[in-house]
Amino acid sequence: MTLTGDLFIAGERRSSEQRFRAYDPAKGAEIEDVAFAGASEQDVADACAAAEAAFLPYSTKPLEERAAFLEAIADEIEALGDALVERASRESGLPAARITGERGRTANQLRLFAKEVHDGAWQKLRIDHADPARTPPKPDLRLRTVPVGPVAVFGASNFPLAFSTAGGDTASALAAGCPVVMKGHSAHPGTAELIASAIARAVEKTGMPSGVFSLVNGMGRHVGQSLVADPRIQAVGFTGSRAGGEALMKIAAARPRPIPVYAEMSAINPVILMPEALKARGDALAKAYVASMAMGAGQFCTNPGLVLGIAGPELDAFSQVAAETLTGQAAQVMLTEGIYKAFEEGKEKLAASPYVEKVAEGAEPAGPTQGRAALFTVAGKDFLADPVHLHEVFGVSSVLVRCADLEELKSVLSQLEGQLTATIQVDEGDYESARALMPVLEQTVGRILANGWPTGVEVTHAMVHGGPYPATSDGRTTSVGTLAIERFVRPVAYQDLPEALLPPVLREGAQDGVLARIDGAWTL
Ligand SMILES: NC(=O)C1=CN([C@@H]2O[C@H](COP(=O)(O)OP(=O)(O)OC[C@H]3O[C@@H](n4cnc5c(N)ncnc54)[C@H](O)[C@@H]3O)[C@@H](O)[C@H]2O)C=CC1
Ligand SMILES: O=C(O)CCC(=O)C(=O)O
Repeated sequence: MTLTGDLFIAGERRSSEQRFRAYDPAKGAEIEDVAFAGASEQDVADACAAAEAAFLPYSTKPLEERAAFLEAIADEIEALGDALVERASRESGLPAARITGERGRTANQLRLFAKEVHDGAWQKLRIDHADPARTPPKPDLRLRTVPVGPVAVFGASNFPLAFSTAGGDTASALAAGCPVVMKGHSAHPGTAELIASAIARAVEKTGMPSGVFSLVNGMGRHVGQSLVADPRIQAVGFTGSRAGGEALMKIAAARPRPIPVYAEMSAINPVILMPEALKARGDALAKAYVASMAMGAGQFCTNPGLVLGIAGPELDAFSQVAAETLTGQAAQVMLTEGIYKAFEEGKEKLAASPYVEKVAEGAEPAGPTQGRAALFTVAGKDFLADPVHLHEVFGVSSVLVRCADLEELKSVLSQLEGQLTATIQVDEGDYESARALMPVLEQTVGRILANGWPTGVEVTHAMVHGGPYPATSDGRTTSVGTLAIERFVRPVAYQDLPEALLPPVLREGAQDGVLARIDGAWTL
């Protein structure tokens, strides 16, 4: 498919005076083949108006049609074939194999949400029958969730497919019955155009209203700002920097009618090396740690940016093996020049801390935009002395914290900011002391893992990809997994409504096959 560089406003391709080019980070040069349209305020307003017009027609379609639409998007993405993989790889510097895996994850995610739509439990059906004989009489109450309205989604730079145009936020919003206006990430506009064309074909084939999806691109901040400020937008999904997420939260809160922003922002994802596990398999843990840290050039929000252990010969040996493994790591192409520069600055700030020592560095860069891996260390007692130790350094960089004892380790953990994940490397002999860490981990993170590595989020029903601030703006929810649909619905109670005015799913006896709570009892 030939790229045109156009925006997609409600299924129509639209050009614009403002143009920008995609960038090939591996070559350190712009991609010359096509110039991409930047959206004007009018384009953003038109996309939002179309989303509003599509809201009722889309959200009232039968659930099986909504599910078929999500499945059609997955099919159309797969039908894009190698052109999608080539373009996304070129625009992100990520290897084709990684992009191919991400494409599979994206399609499976859409299909999982299609099943979730069918399943219907997200409607949270509840019926409390009336009791006119009670004093005072008890009314008839029925509850279900309804979609919130048009959703603005910001594509992530680090996952051009799974967290972008048809990624988790889009899939969960569409599954909830909400039209989506997508702000594509300027790092991969060609990839966004290919995916938007696949969505447009799915819209046409399944007879959805055209305003159910629009794509607006743009280099500056004005596109995102106008989008979040638009009164027709009712919620925001975002994955990116803390500064970006916080800026959008401020805009959303300052609106005459504020709206929720679900921003996934920054994390350093602590890994705890319990003493028995460290003794038994320190070398293997050190190698696996560096592999997790280096995955995707360290550009995962789940990257293990912090590892904590008890100081002693076992931790020294771990540090040495990690240092040796990291020293051999080739520098990897990063996503954008901006992200590469932020990585260099982040490492410089860490190295400048008087408490921090650089343990090892990866191989020197051999081309443009290549990030050089780095491992640092700091004593537990000094960790909290400088806030720079707490900041996410997005790239292959991590800090090893040498704690005097488990008490100090627990104290460091309890003072961390909110995190997406915490990982515990644990053997049976550690269980008792590990149990004492659980309450602090539960208070701090969205996902606790044992004997694994945090990078690579499984898309399932029981996943939480979230966590207390600033990992996300709202720790009560998740951006990955089927629970993500709950961000885009809200409950409505119907009191004493005549049957003819009730939504069909709340009429008497109409809940067959859908999880419901009737007079307090769960039924299926
Ligand atoms: N923890 C995580 O999941 C991730 C963190 N990052 C961090 O973000 C840094 C920059 O990477 P980007 O992906 O470009 O993130 P970013 O936050 O700068 O941009 C993400 C999106 O938000 C928009 N945006 C940002 N600030 C805005 C503002 N003030 N007003 C309106 N729109 C705004 C951008 O136009 C873009 O579409 C990285 O160096 C890294 O530190 C990036 C990706 C994922
Ligand atoms: O670890 C993953 O699979 C993806 C998480 C991530 O990097 C993100 O949410 O931006």
